[in-house]
Amino acid sequence: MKIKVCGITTVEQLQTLQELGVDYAGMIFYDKSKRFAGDKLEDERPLVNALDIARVGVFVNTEMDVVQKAIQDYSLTAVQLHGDETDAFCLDLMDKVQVIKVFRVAGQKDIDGLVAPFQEVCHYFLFDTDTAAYGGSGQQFDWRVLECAGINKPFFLSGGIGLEDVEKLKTFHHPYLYAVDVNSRFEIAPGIKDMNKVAHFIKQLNA
Ligand SMILES: O=C(O)c1ccccc1NCC(=O)[C@H](O)[C@H](O)COP(=O)(O)O
Repeated sequence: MKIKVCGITTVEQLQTLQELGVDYAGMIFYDKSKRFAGDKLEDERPLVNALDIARVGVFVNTEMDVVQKAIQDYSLTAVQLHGDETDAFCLDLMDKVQVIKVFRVAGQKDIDGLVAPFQEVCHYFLFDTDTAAYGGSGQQFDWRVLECAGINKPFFLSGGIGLEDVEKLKTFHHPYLYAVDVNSRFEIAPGIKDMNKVAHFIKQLNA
């Protein structure tokens, strides 16, 4: 299973994730997030772009030109669309970058209905817990709703996943589970991860 660590705001932490073998690093370009990376990494772009780790830009209802500029500026591997972006918006990006469309799960069972319009216009799905802040809540949803759905695209599992969830992750089997996405439960402070905890998570997950 691939691993994404989201909400990174320093070059040093990006470097450490790369050294730890993390597959994806998420940088949040949503200025209402306490993990907003735009102002912190702007001057560090040459260093960020020299790294090998796949970089995911996280956006919430951002204008297309702003998303496209960030793709260029930060050599993004993928964009993670966390808001109410349309299928047409996703489609416009598909030939430029990998598109991860987020679905915010709020106890509803109709996952099939949620994902249907995006089936052909993204590379991956990501399932996160629905909250007013859009993401980074530290809250988990009931993963069983995914087992009942007819998902047939690789997806990231997200929302409140912590070190204590390793065993649960190992027993959650879904043919399209592609990656696990972690964030606030690994933080020392907003936007700053406890890298020992991340390392421990990776080790436990691979044990
Ligand atoms: O983390 C944020 O502050 C955030 C704000 C707005 C949209 C998305 C955000 N994070 C995106 C992520 O991919 C998080 O990893 C995901 O929401 C899970 O976070 P957590 O529940 O803290 O593990």
